[in-house]
Amino acid sequence: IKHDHQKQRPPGPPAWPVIGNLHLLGKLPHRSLQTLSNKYGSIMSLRLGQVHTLVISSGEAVELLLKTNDTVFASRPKSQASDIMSYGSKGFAISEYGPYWRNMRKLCTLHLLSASKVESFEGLRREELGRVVESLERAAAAREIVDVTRVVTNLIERIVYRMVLGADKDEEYGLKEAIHEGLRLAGVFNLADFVPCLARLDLQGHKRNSKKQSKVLDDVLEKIIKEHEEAINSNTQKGRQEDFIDILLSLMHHSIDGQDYGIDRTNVKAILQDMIAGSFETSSSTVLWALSSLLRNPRVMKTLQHELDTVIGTKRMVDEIDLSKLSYLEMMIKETFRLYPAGAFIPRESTKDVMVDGYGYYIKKGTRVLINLWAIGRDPKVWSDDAETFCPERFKDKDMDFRGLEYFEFIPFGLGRRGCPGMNLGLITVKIVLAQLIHSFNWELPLGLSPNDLDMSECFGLSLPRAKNLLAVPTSHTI
Ligand code: HEM
Repeated sequence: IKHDHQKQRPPGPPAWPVIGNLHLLGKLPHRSLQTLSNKYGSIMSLRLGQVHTLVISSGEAVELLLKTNDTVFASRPKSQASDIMSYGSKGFAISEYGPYWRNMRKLCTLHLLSASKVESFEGLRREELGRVVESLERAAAAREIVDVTRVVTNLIERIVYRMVLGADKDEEYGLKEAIHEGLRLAGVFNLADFVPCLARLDLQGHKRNSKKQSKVLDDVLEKIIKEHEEAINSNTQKGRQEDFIDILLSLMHHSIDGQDYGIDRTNVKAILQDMIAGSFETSSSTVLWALSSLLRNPRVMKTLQHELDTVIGTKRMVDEIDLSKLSYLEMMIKETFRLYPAGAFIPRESTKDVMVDGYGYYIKKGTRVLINLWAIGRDPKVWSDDAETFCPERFKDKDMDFRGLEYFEFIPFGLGRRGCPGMNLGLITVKIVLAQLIHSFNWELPLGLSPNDLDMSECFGLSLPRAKNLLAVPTSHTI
């Protein structure tokens, strides 16, 4: 039994009645919380509305808290929007830690996201990328200004939709809009998540919107699943590549390798949503931040293009098998993740009371934990005074992998048992798209804009995308 004086909560700013510290978050909470952490420390307590929250802002603090307490911090906070839109947390990305989550996650890692499955979609990625290169060739010939944000977002969207749902149904069913709106609602600030007694009043109308959106999304997914079922029943699906729906439907009806996951149609739809939500914005915003950083740093662009020319030559497309030989590309992508994480925070929740060794801090069960990836990547104690400078070479002599196994200051895919299950898929997609776009084209900013003028501001949501679309002018480089 611990005495109260030993149960010390980590330091943090004084909280107001009802709203607690909510007023301190501002429009870009990762930045506001970074500033506050400089004052209160890299393990900081906040009260967001009525929710006790811990903000973690250094690799050292991540190690201290999560290395030995992985299971204690392995849950996720619920949110009204994602609860409504994912059929009461029927997927696994936001479900609470426990047997249900474990079962769903195992299903996905084994049957959807395994190395061999990821590899099996290589042709699809190549085909979609080839199409984009062709249309950019036309733009290059005409010296057009290209809306790179639109091009990259569409490309990743098509890759993801074809892999997850099969044929590209976005136009026909309004899938794109439904997903975009769903992701927006899942990332929006909702007072009801922090002041639960106000939830019933739905002051911001988010509950109503989420319910409406959940119905729209469900209708679209139902239509696409029914088409798959009809094709399976009439045996007309033969000859086309199995997508995630086919795999999930087969798991719904059979046990495979003695494992029966016990999933129903609702699980299938929730998993599909998780796969789309997990892969789409994360990959496209990473590619766009990388391209923006290259345009801002012509030296880095040149070095990367030189590596591509040396390894690939100038006469063919990049193959996925080439990727392991592109070490500068890898460092450049690491540097992109350091400065522009796919989401500003990793959200977790504690599953029991715990004492933090070394500090004597006491953290209660149900505490929300926000790991501020954005602040961790810019910590001058780790990344030195030039932490804000984009310099891939800083990874040269560090054997930091992407998984944060040893280095807790670089964890772009999170860590431990709750870490990202789509890492391989995400990395391959980001790498092949970037490698091909830089190998095929020279990129310049539109006339009159110098590298230092390029706007690098971000906006906050479920992910952390560029605030403004990236515009650039391609000219042919190879082939
Ligand atoms: C550039 C690409 C990506 C990045 C940077 C990224 C990053 C992350 C991060 C930081 C987390 C939280 C991990 C934690 O709590 O420790 C996460 C979780 C997750 N990611 Fe990714 N991700 C990417 C791509 C993908 C892809 C392609 C998929 C699936 C198709 C995916 C599916 C998921 C899922 C389902 C979770 C929740 C896992 C759980 O709660 O058990 N991600 N991702």
